[in-house]
Amino acid sequence: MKVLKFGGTSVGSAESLAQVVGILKDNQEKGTPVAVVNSALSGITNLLVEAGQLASAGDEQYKTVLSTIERRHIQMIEETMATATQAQVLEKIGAYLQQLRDILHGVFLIRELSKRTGDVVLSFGERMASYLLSTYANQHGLATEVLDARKIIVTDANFGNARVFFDKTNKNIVNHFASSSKIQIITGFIAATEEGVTSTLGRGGSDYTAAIFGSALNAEKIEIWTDVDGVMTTDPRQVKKTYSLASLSYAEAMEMSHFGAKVIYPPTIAPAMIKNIPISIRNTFNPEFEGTLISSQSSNWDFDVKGISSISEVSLVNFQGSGIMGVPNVPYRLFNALSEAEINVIFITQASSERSISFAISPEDAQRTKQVLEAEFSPELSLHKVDAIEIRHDLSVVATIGENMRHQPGVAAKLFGALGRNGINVVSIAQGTSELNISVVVEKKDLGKTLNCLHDIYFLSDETRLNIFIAGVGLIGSTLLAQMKAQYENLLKEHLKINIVGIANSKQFYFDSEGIDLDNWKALLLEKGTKGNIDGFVDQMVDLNLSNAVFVDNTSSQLVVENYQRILNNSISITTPNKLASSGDFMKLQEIKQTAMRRGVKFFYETSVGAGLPVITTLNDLLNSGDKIQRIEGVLSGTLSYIFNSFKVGTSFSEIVKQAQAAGFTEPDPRDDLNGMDVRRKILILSREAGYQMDISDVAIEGILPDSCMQAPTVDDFFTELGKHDHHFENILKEAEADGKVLRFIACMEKGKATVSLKAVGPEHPFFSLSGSDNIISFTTSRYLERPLVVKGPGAGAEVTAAGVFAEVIRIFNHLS
Ligand SMILES: NC(=O)C1=CN([C@@H]2O[C@H](COP(=O)(O)OP(=O)(O)OC[C@H]3O[C@@H](n4cnc5c(N)ncnc54)[C@H](OP(=O)(O)O)[C@@H]3O)[C@@H](O)[C@H]2O)C=CC1
Ligand SMILES: N[C@@H](CC=O)C(=O)O
Ligand code: NA
Repeated sequence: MKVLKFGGTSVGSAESLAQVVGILKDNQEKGTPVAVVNSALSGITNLLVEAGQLASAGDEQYKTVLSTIERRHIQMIEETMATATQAQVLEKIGAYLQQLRDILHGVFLIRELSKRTGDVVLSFGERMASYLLSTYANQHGLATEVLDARKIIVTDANFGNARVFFDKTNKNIVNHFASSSKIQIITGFIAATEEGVTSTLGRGGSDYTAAIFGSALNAEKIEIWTDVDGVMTTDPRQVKKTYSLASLSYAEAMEMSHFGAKVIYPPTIAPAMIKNIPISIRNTFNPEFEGTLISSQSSNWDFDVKGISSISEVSLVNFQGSGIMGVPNVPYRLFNALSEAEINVIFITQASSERSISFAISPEDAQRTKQVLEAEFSPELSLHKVDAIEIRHDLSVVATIGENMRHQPGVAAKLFGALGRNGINVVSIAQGTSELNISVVVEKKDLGKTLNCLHDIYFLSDETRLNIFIAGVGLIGSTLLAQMKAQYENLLKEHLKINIVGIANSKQFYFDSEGIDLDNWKALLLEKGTKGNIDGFVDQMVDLNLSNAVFVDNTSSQLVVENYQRILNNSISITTPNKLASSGDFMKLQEIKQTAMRRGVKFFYETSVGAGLPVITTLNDLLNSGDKIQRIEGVLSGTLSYIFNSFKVGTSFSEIVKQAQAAGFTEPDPRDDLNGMDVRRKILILSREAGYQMDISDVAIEGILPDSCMQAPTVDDFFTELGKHDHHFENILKEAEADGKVLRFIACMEKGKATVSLKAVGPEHPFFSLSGSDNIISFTTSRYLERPLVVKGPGAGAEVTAAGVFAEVIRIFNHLS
């Protein structure tokens, strides 16, 4: 014998009724006897509650709600019943509705709805649905009859959430089934007191009805047929990629369902567990799928954690005071008072100092909880032995659940590490010694982020999202987007989903938290973007509050830099080729770095020197391993390198500068390269990395650009002006060539003294043979003394720079996961 329970959506349409009959016939063919428990049609119980409330408030609108209930049932009859039988079925349902109408009219007149009457009102949902299901099944070749559970399940008079008297109930079940040969279609959720007064088993109670029958009948299995593929690893409304769990132990299922996994009503598990009857959660609309099996076996499962469950809205009560420390009866009085007031406690924690006890409750119980505790502890409150009762609202509980967590070091560390790196504040923590459940209370605004980042770290089998925000979609930014698009599928194979959530230029921005279409980002930004500056972009990024977030600054703007503190403070890492922060005000830079460290996120800027070349990481590796920097020397400008590698007597200097710009080597304003500013910034960045507290004014420079060029109002004017000085540059070149030398724009830092100048170097110099936009950086250190450590290669250009930024984005991801 199997007991099958069908939820509201399973009996709610013509299509679903056909599925249900299919499932019943399938069992019949296999020779498995079944009993069926069903819920009211989907949505009907809520409508009945609403109608009752309206009627008791004296609001005639209850009649409209009643009409909706009527229409739903009539429509079902018209869609599902054989035409010849429709009149008869309508008559029967009409009789139920007339009774219901009479009761609600009474409620309306006396303006009172007791829990007892409420249960009678609710009972119509299951009663009508059972009748329809049984009639439909009989019309399709099955032999069924309705069993009104009020004749069988005996409860106390705690209406709304009645307690079952199992001795009597079990006897009734066994006796009834001994004499019935047809398939029983049992009304879920409803029962009756010993006096025969209608009661209900609590919302979701149809599952419980199935367990009560299954247990009494020693069923081989209880199947809960619903509209999802079983219990999921977490709430699919909050996390995009969840998985259905093939199996759960009873203990895991109880924990999951207590903490909000809606697929099974928590009291259902106990009667099944006592008799060791497996419960299977199945999808009526996907009957081939095995769903989730709940049994005494904790199955093979590759992960430490089975599921992450949550309660989205709780309030946290803090009960504390000097007078409770070590007083043994305080917890008893506290929880006894709550229990007498029927206030359910979701979560409890007490620090070992015993000075305070915190517990979570439903927000609707908050006011009453305060009153109950103030009454119970009124003497202690007036003597200040207990502090005023504090209640915090807008909180959620997230529970990480799984039998494999037991005796497994590192599970909790992963959890708190991930929350910390993502800037999620943990308000309270609880873990039972069963080690089956670690629960944390977080702010409600962080619930989605918490579920997403925990799901990412515990279930790596699919994909982790890296949520990326890009300011600056010029040369570097657009190249980065193209590279990310090209690499998207390969990274997905490595379980990393590149999710570009926001893009911005100086005038507007565009967001899509599901990932901006990388084939179409330009049009989306220009045509659908919101007008606004970087502050607005950062506001929206912070508001989205996504986990695994990285901000990429591909601008050369100080306005963007001004936002770094705020971005890092919101636990979003930064990578940037923009030199303004790392070469700007020294104290501000220290503050930025400290914020990143405090928040456990990254502030990376490797591409600000030598573009994609590993310059800053190399320098840090030397320093971290105890080497001492004696001297740093380099050609640090790709633009100037290209210019002096291409400039030959007879060619025009200004033309070569234009070529460098067209090749994407120059700064947005090429004068930043030619006046040496870019190189000064770079040698300053390296000097600071080497431990010197220096500012840009500490980098001496011999400029090469005539003043008139610097004063030109626009970049175009600058080029015109530069053209007038072509002969000046040709003369410098001729002088160098006469000595067999080449021109190199060299930066040098030794013992905290930095200089930048144009030098003529001969073939003996290590910087003599460079080509294209090559940078070369030589580190002379205590360990690399005779022959310096040299990093060399293209140090500017869209592809290499964007690739360097991309690599840092991935490095940040590795740190986050
Ligand atoms: N080119 C190279 O080889 C290298 C470049 N870099 C650095 O990379 C950065 C980007 O250079 P590149 O791509 O060539 O520059 P571009 O001028 O091509 O692009 C700059 C982008 O930044 C946007 N922008 C400017 N100000 C703001 C602002 N306040 N808020 C939001 N967006 C803004 C611009 O928008 P809009 O179009 O609206 O002005 C544009 O999209 C610079 O810091 C540069 O120093 C570093 C290493 C090598
Ligand atoms: N304009 C810069 C680009 C890299 O920082 C250069 O030419 O090196
Ligand atoms: Na670099």
